[in-house]
Amino acid sequence: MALLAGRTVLLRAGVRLGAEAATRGGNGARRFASHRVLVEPDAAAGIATIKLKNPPVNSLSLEFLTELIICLEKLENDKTFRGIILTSDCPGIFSAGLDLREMCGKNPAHYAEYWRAVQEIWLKLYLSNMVLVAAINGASPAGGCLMALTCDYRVLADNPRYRIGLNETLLGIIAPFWFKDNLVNTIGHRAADRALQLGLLFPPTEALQVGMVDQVVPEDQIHSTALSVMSQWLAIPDHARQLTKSMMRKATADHLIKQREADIQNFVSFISKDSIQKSLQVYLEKLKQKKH
Ligand SMILES: CCCCCCC/C=C/C(=O)SCCNC(=O)CCNC(=O)[C@H](O)C(C)(C)COP(=O)(O)OP(=O)(O)OC[C@H]1O[C@@H](n2cnc3c(N)ncnc32)[C@H](O)[C@@H]1OP(=O)(O)O
Repeated sequence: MALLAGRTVLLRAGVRLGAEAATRGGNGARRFASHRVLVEPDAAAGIATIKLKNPPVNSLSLEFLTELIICLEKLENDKTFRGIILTSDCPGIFSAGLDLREMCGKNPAHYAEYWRAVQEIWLKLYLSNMVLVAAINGASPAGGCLMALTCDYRVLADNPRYRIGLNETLLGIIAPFWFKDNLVNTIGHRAADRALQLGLLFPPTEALQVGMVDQVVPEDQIHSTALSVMSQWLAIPDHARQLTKSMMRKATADHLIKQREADIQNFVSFISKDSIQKSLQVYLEKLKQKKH
């Protein structure tokens, strides 16, 4: 995948991205943004804040994922940055997870391309050399929760509507083994077993209790808390922290890397089943009707 600053680029995945905007931030650092991924750099501190902006609910469409992957690649390759704060620009929603429209009524080639992008974002985030702090400022079901779980530290805003968890079973689908592995590594086997089977979405107090998040803070303190956590983590020498992170995560990532193609085939055949398509359509319809 290539990124040509200031131009429209055609990606291998066949997704056309709009021109990248580049301006100067308040501290003189270069601020860059794609359509849906806003990056606020603080070069002096070595921190970039990524704000997800795919309204209304930051659902992870193929285009959005592709923009995010490119953004992470850029930051990973830029020695200026040692840490990322991942947060949302959509009020009340961190991310609604995978975009259900990408998994409904499409063809197998599309499902395969989509799933490869989902795998890619997970691997990029999970194996990032940088310190990743999730500032979870909204609801965070399924794929939204997964993104947060890849981070080194999670701060959740204290609002009972901001529930977080892997709720796949409620949709009649199954969290893949690498979602499960990431959850087990975070909250332990017994809690993950229960949370996954029941599709639990935890409100802040319970999310903290079970270990899904590390800290719950008043909403107006979420960014300052993320910054202060980041400065603690950045105080550790990079090489020691990075090698330790890799030691802790490599086996889990390798589990997927070794069977990426099989995992894609498994997803495509599962999602293409009539019964699964029906469940997803019914779920989407319910979401739409909720308002009326
Ligand atoms: C072997 C492999 C098996 C397959 C594994 C697949 C793993 C899947 C992982 C996933 O991430 S699946 C997605 C799961 N996500 C959810 O269940 C969340 C669903 N959404 C919500 O609960 C709510 O929308 C919300 C996030 C709590 C926000 O609520 P709010 O009241 O603020 O907004 P809504 O009115 O509900 O939604 C606005 C608008 O957005 C549409 N929408 C919501 N979520 C999604 C989504 N995930 N994908 C696509 N579209 C979504 C919703 O339908 C509304 O649309 P309109 O009615 O405005 O057209």
